[in-house]
Parts: sequence; C-alpha cells; structure tokens
Amino acid sequence: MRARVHNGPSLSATGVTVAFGGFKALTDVSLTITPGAVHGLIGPNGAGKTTMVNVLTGFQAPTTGTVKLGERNIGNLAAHALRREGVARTFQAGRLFTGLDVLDNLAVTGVGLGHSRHASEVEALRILDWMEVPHLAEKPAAGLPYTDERRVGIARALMFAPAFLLLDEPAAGMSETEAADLAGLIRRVAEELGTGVLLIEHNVELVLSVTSHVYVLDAGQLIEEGNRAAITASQRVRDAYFGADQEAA
Ligand SMILES: Nc1ncnc2c1ncn2[C@@H]1O[C@H](COP(=O)(O)OP(=O)(O)OP(=O)(O)O)[C@@H](O)[C@H]1O
Repeated sequence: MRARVHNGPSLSATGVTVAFGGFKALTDVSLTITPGAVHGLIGPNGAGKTTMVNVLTGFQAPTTGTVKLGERNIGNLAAHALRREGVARTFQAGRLFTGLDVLDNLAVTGVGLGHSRHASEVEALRILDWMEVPHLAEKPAAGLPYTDERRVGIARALMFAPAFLLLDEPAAGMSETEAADLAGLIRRVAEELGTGVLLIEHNVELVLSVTSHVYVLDAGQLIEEGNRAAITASQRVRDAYFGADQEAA
C-alpha cells in the first residue's frame, strides 16, 4: 500500500460548539489530529464523541467554531466532499450494502470518489490483502460475522489512502482477542500508511494501549487531554467515569 507523507496538514477543530435547539452537545471543543499518529476520544455515554466525529467529517456543521484541514477552513464542506479531501470515517453500525459482495462494497466507494470501476477493484483487493483478509473479497456482505463486518467497514474507509481515518467505536461487541487484533491494525494504519487516526471507544484500555494523545469529553466539554500517563492520573477523568457512568470505565 502507498504510504502517505507523515508531515502533511493536520485536521483540527477550534472552539467548536454544536447546539441542537437549546441543548449543547459540544461546547467550545478544540482538538487536532496529526498525520501518522493515533489519537483517542473517550468519555461517558452522551459526552459528545459521535457529534465531534460528525463535525470533523462533514456530517454535522458546527454552530460556532472552525474545522480546518491545514490552513483551509472546511467546516462547510459536505461529507462526500470531505471524503474526497481525504477525511474518512467508519460508523457504529456497519452500513454495508447487503445486496453486494465485499469487493463491490469497496469498489462502490472508489467509484463514488471518481475512480474507474477497474481501478476501484484493484484498490479494494490491495486493501483486503494489506489487511490480511483477501478471502473476504467474494463473500456476500449480508451475514458476515460481526468482526468481519467491522473489518470491511475499515477497509472501505481506507480506499484510496485517506489522510485521516475516524473510527467510531470499532471494538464494540468484540472479544478481548478480537480487540487486540484491531489494535494491531489501527497501529499499522498510522505507522505504515501515515494516516492520522481518531479512535472513539468505550474500551478505554484499548484506547490507552494504541494512542499517543487522548482527548476526554464529558457532557460536551473537553475535560482533559494528554498521553496515557496524564489520562490515567487525572482525577477529572475518574470523576467523569465513576460519577456519571460506572459501566463505561
Ligand atoms: N441530532 C441530535 N438532536 C438532538 N440531540 C442530539 C442529536 N445528536 C446527538 N444529540 C445529543 O447530544 C449528546 C451527545 O451525543 P453523542 O452521540 O455525540 O454522544 P456520544 O459521546 O457519542 O455518546 P455514546 O457514547 O452513547 O455513543 C447526547 O445527549 C445526544 O442525545
């Protein structure tokens, strides 16, 4: 697979607030995703994690604040336009085309990005190979085992080497072994492809094991950020989890 240059532009949100009517899902949140590194976004249920992913990928316009790719303001770009700019995501639910096989699911994304059918199939096969799951290519998307469905979601997001990959709870429902495999894949995406990754997860241990920098949201506010040691030592993080949602820790 082609590697990206690690010193490309960053994807950043500055002072982002998202209001749904009178309710603020995010309040003045700033974060940056750099190429070639894995960043984490954690927080209890309803903290605003998915809303942040939606903002960074063009699925939700910020009410106030800016989203930039390098120096370029991209806060008003729609999701499909942002994907063409190299900002890709996965969804909590697989969202595969169940009437198609895996290869076609990936190829459709390539065609949507403006590539030919042939080039898209070649790229799809290359990604499945790189992910060490070439046997999935001809499998129908309907009825895939859960972890394979997740893998295909990631493969699809990796079509044509996006600069950024935002993963929304990719380990949900996985066993410890499967989550460990996923952690290995996420590391490879950053290290071998040079992609900047933002990992949203309830599995905090998984996040801390693969990320260099973690952002913590609680009730729409950024309450902490830093490396594993800083997050583990933070009383604010402990309060957010144990005060609001014991199960999430
Ligand atoms: N379109 C919407 N309209 C109104 N409220 C919304 C909308 N989207 C999200 N919210 C609310 O915003 C808050 C943040 O939701 P969000 O899904 O971003 O949190 P989360 O941290 O991803 O939660 P979870 O971990 O449970 O997935 C929640 O209270 C949610 O109900």
